[in-house]
Amino acid sequence: MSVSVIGGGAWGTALGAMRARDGEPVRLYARDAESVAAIRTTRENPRYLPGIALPASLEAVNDLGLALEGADIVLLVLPAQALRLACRDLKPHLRPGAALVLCSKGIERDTGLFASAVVEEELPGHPVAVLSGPSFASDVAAGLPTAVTLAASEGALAASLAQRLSSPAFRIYAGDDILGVEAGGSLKNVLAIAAGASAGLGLGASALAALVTRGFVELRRLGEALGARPDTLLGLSGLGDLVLTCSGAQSRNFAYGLALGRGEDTRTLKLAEGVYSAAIAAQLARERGIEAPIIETVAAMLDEGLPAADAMRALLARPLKREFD
Ligand SMILES: NC(=O)C1=CN([C@@H]2O[C@H](COP(=O)(O)OP(=O)(O)OC[C@H]3O[C@@H](n4cnc5c(N)ncnc54)[C@H](O)[C@@H]3O)[C@@H](O)[C@H]2O)C=CC1
Ligand SMILES: O=C(CO)COP(=O)(O)O
Repeated sequence: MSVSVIGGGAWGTALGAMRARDGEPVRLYARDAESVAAIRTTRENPRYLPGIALPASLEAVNDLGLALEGADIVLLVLPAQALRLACRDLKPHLRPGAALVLCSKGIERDTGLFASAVVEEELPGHPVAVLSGPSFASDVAAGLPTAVTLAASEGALAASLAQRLSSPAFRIYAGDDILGVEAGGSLKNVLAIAAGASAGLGLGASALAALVTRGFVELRRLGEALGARPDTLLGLSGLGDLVLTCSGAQSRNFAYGLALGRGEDTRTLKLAEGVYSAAIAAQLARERGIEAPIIETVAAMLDEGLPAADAMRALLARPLKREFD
């Protein structure tokens, strides 16, 4: 079964490189012709993954038809807000029955939908799986080890995709809680912005640990209200990825929060999915009567220009209460 990757950014390139490392032919579609040319000539993706040598069997292409020719497994590795339109471009080129593995970690702003629901609307009839968990693109592309989750509604599909896409350094655990995996992967990005802001304000390691822990309470409450299973949120795509993404500036979401905390310009920073998911996550929580003060605070920093120092002060000024009410 041949594998193609759609999306030539950091994560698409890393996943393509991971699969191609042992000589397996993998096609990587990048819409940016310059990245394709650079990968072909230098075996590097200097714009998105500088300094990492890419395997010769990773073939970068700029043509969707060519990228998808004969592909039985298609990894969609795109920003969440770009996914719907990209699906429309892919549709005429997809092989009937090709399995789609969704790798975005975000919520569509205008609809409140996670990637699987967007793809179900745009590309009905294809088997769908979601892949998420603690995995920085630069680590995976360099062959450093990690473990992630792949969920599909049918257990057999999840198991076969996990088997097919795993490598010795990229261990994929199979599951069937698509929504849980998507909720964990999306909400951790919003919380990492808060963690970065705390670090940027110099509030210290104790504050960071407290914030991440209380953030995890929000991730679980909202995740479960959206239909996630509790175990999934305690797993690689929930707790696991939250820990990674809140651990330092290698995370683009943490780096974004860090800049907010330091009062620095955020306009030139790389993609931080939490920026686009925060307001809709806060809205989903409000609609379900879920208390999510950290997610609300991130949304207020991003969309209302609330200064990071005021945001953290407001969180600290919340009334005291029992820990698990
Ligand atoms: N970078 C990482 O370490 C990881 C990223 N992810 C997730 O993967 C998704 C993609 O992230 P990255 O690749 O890191 O972002 P990136 O910003 O490095 O690259 C995004 C890529 O998508 C392409 N793109 C955007 N709109 C497109 C469209 N309509 N059609 C075709 N291509 C389009 C861009 O040209 C670019 O190549 C995000 O949801 C992110 O949260 C998940 C795990 C790890
Ligand atoms: O999802 C990721 C790690 O699992 C990547 O996080 P950032 O997008 O914050 O860099």
